[in-house]
Amino acid sequence: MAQPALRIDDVSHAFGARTALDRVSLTVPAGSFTALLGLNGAGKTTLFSLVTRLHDSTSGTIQIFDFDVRREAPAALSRLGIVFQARTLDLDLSVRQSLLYHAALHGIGRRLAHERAAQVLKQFALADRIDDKVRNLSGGQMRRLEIARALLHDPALLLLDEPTVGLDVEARQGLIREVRRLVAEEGRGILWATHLLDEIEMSDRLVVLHKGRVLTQGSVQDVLAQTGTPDLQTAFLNLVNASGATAVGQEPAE
Ligand SMILES: Nc1ncnc2c1ncn2[C@@H]1O[C@H](COP(=O)(O)OP(=O)(O)OP(=O)(O)O)[C@@H](O)[C@H]1O
Repeated sequence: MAQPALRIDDVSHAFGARTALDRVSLTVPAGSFTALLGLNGAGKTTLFSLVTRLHDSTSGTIQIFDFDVRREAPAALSRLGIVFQARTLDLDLSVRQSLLYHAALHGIGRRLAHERAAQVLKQFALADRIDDKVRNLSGGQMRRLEIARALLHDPALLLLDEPTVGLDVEARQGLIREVRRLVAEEGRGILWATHLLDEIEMSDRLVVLHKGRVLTQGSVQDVLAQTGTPDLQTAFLNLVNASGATAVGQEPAE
């Protein structure tokens, strides 16, 4: 099998007595759109924090294109772009300043930074806003700017944590279309965390995370076949119900 963009093996994480992730293993094949489907509290954000090393993983391994995020952090993280659920833009900077500052953090030289900034702004239909303050952008434009910023260093793997939250229908559809284009036209691997079933297509790869555990993963077709269900909603509900009441993501009972 080709080298996966992201490979997580047997990773667990707890906040004090609260288990957030329980022996999670998953892969994001290079060049795939992989949906990480889970309800609130499933552990999606915790998983992203471990991949980016905001939290240190205490067990298991995480590899980006075969580079271990703990032992080979620079090589691993240089191949990773991320858009967090909460906005991380400085509202007082201009669009241009936001991108150039971020490019500098990645060690991209000034000339290349200007070139890349122009490219990604064009790609995300923000070229005419380059001199505007971030605070004057709409919610959808801010999200697009965050994705553009995450692509400045040309990562082959992009993680997005519930990126459409708070966007109207049109902005949401436009964003999904743009991200799918990153897969189809640029061959990037995407891990798209969501709790919205209608953001997932039949051709996607799917990982179902529930209360800190991976319940299943594979192509959407595989998951439907495996659960013997005609649609994703029924498949998801069956998987969640069958997972029983073994309560990870909750305080242990006395
Ligand atoms: N810093 C923290 N301290 C304590 N518990 C935490 C912390 N961060 C997350 N948790 C707990 O870990 C579990 C997983 O939370 P996480 O935010 O990763 O889920 P999520 O799938 O991203 O949910 P959401 O869609 O609501 O953002 C939850 O039980 C949550 O309460």
